[in-house]
Amino acid sequence: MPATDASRVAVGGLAVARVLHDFVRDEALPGSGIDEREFWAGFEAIVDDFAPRNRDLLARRDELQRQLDDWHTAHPGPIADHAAYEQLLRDLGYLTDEPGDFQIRTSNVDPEVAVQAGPQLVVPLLNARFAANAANARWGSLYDALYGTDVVPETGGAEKGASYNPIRGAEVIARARALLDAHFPLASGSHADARSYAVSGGAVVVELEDTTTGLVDPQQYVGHRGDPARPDAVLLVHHGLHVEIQVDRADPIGKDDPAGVKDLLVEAAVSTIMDLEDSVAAVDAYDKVDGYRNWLRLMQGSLTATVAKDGRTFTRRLEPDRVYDGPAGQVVLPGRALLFVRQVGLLMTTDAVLDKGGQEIPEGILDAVLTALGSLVDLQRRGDLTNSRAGSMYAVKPKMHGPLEVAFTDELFARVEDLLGLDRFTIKLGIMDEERRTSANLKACIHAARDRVAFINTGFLDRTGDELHTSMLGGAMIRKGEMKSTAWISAYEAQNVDIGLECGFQGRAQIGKGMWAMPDEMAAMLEQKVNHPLAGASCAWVPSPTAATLHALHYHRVDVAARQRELSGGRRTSLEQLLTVPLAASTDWTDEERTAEVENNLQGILGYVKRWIDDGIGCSKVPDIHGTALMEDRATCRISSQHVANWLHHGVVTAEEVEAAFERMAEVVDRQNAGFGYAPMAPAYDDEAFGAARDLVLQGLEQPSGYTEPILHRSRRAKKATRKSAQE
Ligand SMILES: CC(=O)SCCNC(=O)CCNC(=O)[C@H](O)C(C)(C)COP(=O)(O)OP(=O)(O)OC[C@H]1O[C@@H](n2cnc3c(N)ncnc32)[C@H](O)[C@@H]1OP(=O)(O)O
Ligand SMILES: O=CC(=O)O
Ligand SMILES: [Mg+2]
Repeated sequence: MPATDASRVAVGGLAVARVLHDFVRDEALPGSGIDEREFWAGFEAIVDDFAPRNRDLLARRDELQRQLDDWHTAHPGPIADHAAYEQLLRDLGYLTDEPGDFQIRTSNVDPEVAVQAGPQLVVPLLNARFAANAANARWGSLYDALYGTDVVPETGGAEKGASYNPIRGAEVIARARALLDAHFPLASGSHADARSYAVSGGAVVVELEDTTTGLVDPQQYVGHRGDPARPDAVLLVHHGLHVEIQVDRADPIGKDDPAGVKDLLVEAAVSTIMDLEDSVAAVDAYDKVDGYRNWLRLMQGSLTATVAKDGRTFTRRLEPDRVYDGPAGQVVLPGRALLFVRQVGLLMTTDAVLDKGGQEIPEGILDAVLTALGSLVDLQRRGDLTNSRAGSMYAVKPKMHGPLEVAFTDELFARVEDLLGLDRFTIKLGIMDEERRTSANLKACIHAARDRVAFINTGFLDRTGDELHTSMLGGAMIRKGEMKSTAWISAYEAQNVDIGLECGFQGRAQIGKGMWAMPDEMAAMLEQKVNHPLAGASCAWVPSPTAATLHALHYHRVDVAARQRELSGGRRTSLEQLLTVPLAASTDWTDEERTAEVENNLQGILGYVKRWIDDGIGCSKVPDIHGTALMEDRATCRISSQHVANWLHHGVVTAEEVEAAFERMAEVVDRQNAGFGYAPMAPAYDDEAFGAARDLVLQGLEQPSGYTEPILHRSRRAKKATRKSAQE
């Protein structure tokens, strides 16, 4: 095909970045049966039809925001007359009529989505090492998760230390045995006293000191590996999640265990979201292709990554399925999490493809087509491994505002299905309930995708950012840390479950809850995140495989199916509660409180943005002002930047105070990151990252919906261009 210039190829009316064009031709299309010319012609037709609609939807967002800004300017402070406010939202079309009762009709859904409640891991897809790890996180070592985290306190001789500490090890083993006793009780005695595990006549036989026993519920036995009299592994199931008792009397741990148990392998990340959105920094065709290639390889089963750690280097590969001998023959369980891919939202455009007018196309359209193209190998069963046994692709669409945007996505996916020869509704849709207009119209949003919706999920971080931006002009907002206890957030979390159940999600689709954003605070997570299954969620987000392993324990404690049945049959909250704006009742914070709030936000922004712009890292662990490491991504950055912008706009802090705090916090971030290759922001404060962080706050009011992408993309592109020209 003719080249337009060295870096682009003209395909019909499109100018496609060569790196993307070559990826499609050489890696994604071969074997698919799809002709290259037809692919690009179909792609161009989709762009022609959907790009103008995408632009119209964004214009509608802006129009609504302007109207809300006008209203808040005319009615400053808390909403005095809720009925009038609600009527305004209806008149503007912000609130639409709720559809009558209906049930979703999504079909060909894998059990991981339909019935198996468990953790959902999220991972930046551009990082192959993490992505392979995340796919493999379906199974996690409980011993490692307990030993390696703060779940077991480092007191009383149980410190981690430089080498294995048997006191800590004994505590880990005791906790693991207690878990077996709680969820897989023995007819008599305790797993703590087991001398051996065996299988006989299709049942587990546990030898205790002076007797043998079995499981109270023999149905919990699923299978074993090895000689039934001396198995290497005994597989049990509880609440639909498996636990493998691993036995090896030659292992350093197993040799000292009376029953030879070396570990409990727990089924952990039942599903994983491969993220192309808020946890990645993808600003050009090269970045986009890195993501699409990793997705393709995941679907092929061929993704590998070279891992160098602890003085050794090895190749990480995707785990095969797990095979056991069961009472009625072979049992095969998935070795990997069921994978979803999170595409980008409607906002950004990409220069990976220019349309016939020379304009960048909407990035979401490119993601929709290219990730589905990557999934073809799985859907056509050409891969070495299988992702969806039910023959579906799982796509998550973030940041949609209201039912028209959901309908747009549904239609876009249908066109992608036609392009790739897929049956209608092969592509399932996960709806992030993370913008206020979606929460306020959730039932209509679900209705707009009722044949393909596979999850609704409370993305409370973006949702908080949108709460701040939508009502920005209403007044000064409460402090960030107080958001968790507001009326709107409890209404939002409860109604998401209620509406999901009302629309028939149970047994068909996931009802999900948000991220645990303190990656190192595993003891706190173990204590608190049980609230998610208790609230009726069939999955909830975790930031790492270790967190998935520990969060899995919550689904053993809570029978989600039973909990959902209890919660079905009504809504517990009102629209008024959902629409209550979190304005501060009074702004008489002390100087210390104001400074702490602003410094905390700015430290997070700077710590995150610096790595984004300089290193292209889209998700980072950044300490807050108390030293707690927080997961920062674009959604948390949206909250922090919008919060400072709000306080600045309403005069809670002055521009001078913010500028001074920026400089102080830049020094803190520099100290935290000092080391090889790090370019400090202080004392010049003139680098690209510092400028981007300032703009996020100082231009926060003008950012569409308060999103961070436009500024982050602009600055990262500028950084890349500077580096490139320095190399030339
Ligand atoms: C609002 C939202 O949209 S939330 C969704 C977006 N957020 C995410 O996707 C969170 C993803 N998580 C992460 O990126 C990381 O866990 C962070 C940035 C939070 C912490 O990262 P780090 O500081 O590098 O983690 P840490 O040093 O503790 O652990 C690194 C190890 O854990 C693994 N790991 C950490 N997170 C993940 C993950 N999400 N998936 C798979 N593996 C992971 C790495 O592979 C690595 O192990 P390896 O050396 O064997 O490869
Ligand atoms: O995407 C998740 C969120 O909380 O935002
Ligand atoms: Mg989000």
